[in-house]
Amino acid sequence: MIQVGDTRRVAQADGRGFSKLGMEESGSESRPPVASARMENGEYSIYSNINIIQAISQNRAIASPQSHQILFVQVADFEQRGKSKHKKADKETLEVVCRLTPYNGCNPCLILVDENTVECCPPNGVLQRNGQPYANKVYEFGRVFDETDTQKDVFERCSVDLIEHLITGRNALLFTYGVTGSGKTHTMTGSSNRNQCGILPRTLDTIFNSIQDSVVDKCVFYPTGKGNTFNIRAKRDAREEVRRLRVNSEIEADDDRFIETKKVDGYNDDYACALFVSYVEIYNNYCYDLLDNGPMDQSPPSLDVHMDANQMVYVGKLKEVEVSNADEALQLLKQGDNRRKVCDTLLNKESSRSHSVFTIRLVMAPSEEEELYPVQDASRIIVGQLSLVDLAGSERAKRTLNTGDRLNEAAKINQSLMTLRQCFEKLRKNQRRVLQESVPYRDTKLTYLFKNFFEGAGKVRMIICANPRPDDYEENQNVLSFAEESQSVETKKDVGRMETHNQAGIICRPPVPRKFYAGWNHEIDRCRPPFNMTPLEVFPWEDVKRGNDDVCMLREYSRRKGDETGDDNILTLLNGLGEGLRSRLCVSDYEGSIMEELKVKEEELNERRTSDAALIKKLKRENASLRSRLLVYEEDNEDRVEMEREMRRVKEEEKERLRRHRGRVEKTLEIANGVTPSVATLTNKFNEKKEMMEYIESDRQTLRERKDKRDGMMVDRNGYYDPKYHRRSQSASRVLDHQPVYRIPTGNILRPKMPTNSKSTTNPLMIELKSSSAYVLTHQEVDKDGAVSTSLIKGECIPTAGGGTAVCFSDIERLSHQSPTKSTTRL
Ligand SMILES: Nc1ncnc2c1ncn2[C@@H]1O[C@H](COP(=O)(O)OP(=O)(O)OP(=O)(O)O)[C@@H](O)[C@H]1O
Repeated sequence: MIQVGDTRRVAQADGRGFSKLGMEESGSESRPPVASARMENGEYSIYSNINIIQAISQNRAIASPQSHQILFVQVADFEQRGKSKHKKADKETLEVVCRLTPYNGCNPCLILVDENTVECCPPNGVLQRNGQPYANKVYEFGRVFDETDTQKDVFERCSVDLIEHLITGRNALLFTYGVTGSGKTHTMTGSSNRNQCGILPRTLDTIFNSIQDSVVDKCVFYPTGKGNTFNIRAKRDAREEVRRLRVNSEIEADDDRFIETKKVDGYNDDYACALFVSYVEIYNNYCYDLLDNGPMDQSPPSLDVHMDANQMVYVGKLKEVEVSNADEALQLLKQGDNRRKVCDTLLNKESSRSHSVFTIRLVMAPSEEEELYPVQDASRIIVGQLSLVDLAGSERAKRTLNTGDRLNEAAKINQSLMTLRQCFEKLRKNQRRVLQESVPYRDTKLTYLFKNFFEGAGKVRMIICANPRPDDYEENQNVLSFAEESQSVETKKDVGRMETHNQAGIICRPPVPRKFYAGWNHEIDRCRPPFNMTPLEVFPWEDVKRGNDDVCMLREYSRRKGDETGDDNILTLLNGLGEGLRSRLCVSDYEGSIMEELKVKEEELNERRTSDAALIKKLKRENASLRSRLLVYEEDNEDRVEMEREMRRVKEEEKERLRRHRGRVEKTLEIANGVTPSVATLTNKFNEKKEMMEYIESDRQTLRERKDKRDGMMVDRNGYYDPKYHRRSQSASRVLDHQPVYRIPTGNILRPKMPTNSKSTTNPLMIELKSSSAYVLTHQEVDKDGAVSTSLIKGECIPTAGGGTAVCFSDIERLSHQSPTKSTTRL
């Protein structure tokens, strides 16, 4: 039978230049496998496995025949390597995704074109070594993320399918690559909150969500310490080991951390499993165990990298810690991170100075039927491995201005990254050529550790992190070119070694959860028929319903029937029927238990619904009362607003009153403080006023007399005047001064003096005549010498019987100009 290790050896051989593989069993399984190769002439020779690998690496034929397990390698297909469709189907290429760091500055040197393409644009003034400007370049990847993509998006795209690989017993490698400060650690680890939580913590949660019910107690599986192999302890040994090591699975979980709830399908729950983690740091090309418990201030011993008998690389003496939940694994991750070498550089406050490799190994073996425990057969153990690698960033000394240790670290980082690039380059060349060149994996510890994934089977994915700031342009361009070329590196497709339900063989149980089946099975086997069997002919078929007793009854019935007839076939047939019924009963009981659970849940829900309804009613009442109180408050508020408005108005009025009062006071004070006018001035003013009053009074007197006279005339002349229509106000003794539209300026010294209440107009209206007692018309004439004479034609306004007003001219005053040289003429 082909074992896992043998398959790897075959794959190794295949990777060195052979194509069609076959394996025969010819002896005990413990004997070393031996290979045979058919040469180009079609003959087969038999070689030991070691010899064949030597021969392959030296590209020559060898002869060292032996005879146990035989591996056929057809050399005739050698020339066809890389051309055959069948072979290509076995391969898959390295996948590259790119993530751009958020950048808010101007002139980003990387621009997202679409979700697969990024454009690299040279910043102004950056020239190539030959003085020519750089051209814009477009790069295509499996996916390009920018600042709008969250940590969750990156996790789902980059890690979920690798978890599927892991839980189905396959290998996968995920690593971040990029310039320093471009977000590699952020992408891989991040921090514990929801938005920042990176790939690694989310991956651990998702793995445990997916295998939760199949994880066995600690110390059941254990690493043998010989290469990459695991073994299984007997139950009692496992319990003793737990006691001896005082395994404590009670750990202090970080309550604030974000927990990923995603679950991946694909795990075969007929398998029992255990999860082991290890954490390695490669610093200055030395390997250190980050889970070492030694004192923090002392550097742990450096570890060697070896290759086991299956040609698989492993780190010697590395601690692999078994974890039962994600919290335990994360605590180890945190412990390791505290030991990891990180430094403050010009380009990153927390720059990783080493490459870190966090490896998760899921060890699985088919479980016993009754209990979740792996069957004691180490050959059926399957190991899936997922390595999550955070590479240190490449950096240019002229940008970081590092010196001393930092400069040395940077040189080692750059050197290991350069070796990685050279390995990729060689792998790509080998894919195209018949003549294979050796790949320099062994040049650095990092590439040596990666060897398994490129030479063996496993999915490899690289996340390129790049910061779009213009200063990173040249380094980014370098990284992106390398990444784009790497996409053609081929790795062997890992098809997995996990058996399906039927293949697992030992498990043939109804499709119910393992825990339920184990309990149910145990219970039913303990049942004994609680009755005496009735004669076969009166077997109570119609009473057979469902339940454990019926199964026993059927079994007993079939046994007796078999005994009676001596027909073993009937017994076998009926036993089969009994098993079928048993299986159906199990399903039915399982469904019954689910129904019971659902009923309980339904009752709980009903209770909750009733209490919720009461709560809703209460809340509605409270709501109504709150509404009415709100209305009252609103009304009160309106009144208050109105009152406030009124108060403001009163205040304004008071202010205005005060302002006027203050004005008066100020005026009074001004007068009080001012110079007192002399008695003579006051006397003059008084006389002036008195004269004016006398004049007005005499004027009024004349008018009154004239009016009386007129009234008399009007009374005499019947129908001429009717006082009923001619009521005039007491103040209507004014003079209407009718001026010409264009008055010739005369420059008069003497001016006609009009009473103060006269009204001047150029176009007298009826209403104005009616309200006036006297009328003065100003008329101007110019003689041939240019002298202006102004006539003031005076008249009285007399109301007519029809309601109009007549003007009765009574006097003319003339103001004339005369040249002194002209003889006097009488006017
Ligand atoms: N996508 C992102 N979103 C938010 N912040 C980011 C993102 N990428 C990087 N950062 C921030 O940029 C800074 C540098 O990132 P980080 O330390 O992950 O870089 P690095 O590539 O690991 O650097 P080095 O190679 O020097 O270790 C950190 O403060 C990190 O939080």
